[in-house]
Amino acid sequence: MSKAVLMCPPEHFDIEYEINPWMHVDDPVCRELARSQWQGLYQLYTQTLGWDVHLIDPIEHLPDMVFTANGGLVIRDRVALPRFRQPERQGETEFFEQWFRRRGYRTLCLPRHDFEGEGDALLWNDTLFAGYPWRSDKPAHRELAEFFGLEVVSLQLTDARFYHLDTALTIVDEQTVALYPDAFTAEGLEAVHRRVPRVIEAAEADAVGYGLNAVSDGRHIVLSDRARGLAATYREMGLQVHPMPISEFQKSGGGMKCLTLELRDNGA
Ligand SMILES: NC(=[NH2+])NCCC[C@H](N)C(=O)O
Repeated sequence: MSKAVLMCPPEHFDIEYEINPWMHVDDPVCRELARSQWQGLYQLYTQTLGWDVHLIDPIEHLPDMVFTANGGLVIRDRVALPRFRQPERQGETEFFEQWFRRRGYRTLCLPRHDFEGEGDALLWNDTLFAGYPWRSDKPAHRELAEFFGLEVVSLQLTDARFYHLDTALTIVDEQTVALYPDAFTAEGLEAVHRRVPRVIEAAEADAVGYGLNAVSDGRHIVLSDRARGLAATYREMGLQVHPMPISEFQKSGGGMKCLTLELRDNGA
């Protein structure tokens, strides 16, 4: 299934501040390696998978703009813009807004509560799983439910290492979700199990290797090359697995899903 996604070249990507437990200003990224890892992903999407990749211009002094999954949540012709919790990222919103408007999106909303885009809101069929409280506020979920007219299931994240929902949960296909159970409350797990026929539970090593920060089109799944257990499970399911190196972005608390925003219907 072809996908349309938005990416941002890592020209200004760096660790300039610390806003999650993975980031350490004294553990800098190798710019060259980051560029080649990003390029590898871009090439895989465009050449191997035939996905339609749109690009937004990177902006100086916004090093985390490369993580486009936080740039909004796009469902059909509607866009919920991000209200970033940390001042360091708040400057990104206007550039994402500009990009969406230029692409012809007309129905945009900026939630009144903190909300960090698809990083904290993953669509599974007609259900939106939404994470809180590290970077998005639970009351934002009600705003999303109204704006998109969808059922929103709030999932509380309990482990600071998995501070965005997309670090702990993958939408694999229409029947399947993968997650790291220890990052959720019992109530949250129950809410997922009640709805999703097949729930894959990832081991800690795979979760810490950023294996759940993966992008799937239902036939192909792109994930961190450190997530061997999940890769084996997906192969057994008959999926085409594409393990990719992502070390430099993980130093910032991000993986391939964070670098990839779903546009779904390819423009308004
Ligand atoms: N969708 C994601 N999980 N994005 C990762 C964002 C990483 C970025 N350094 C931050 O802390 O904001």
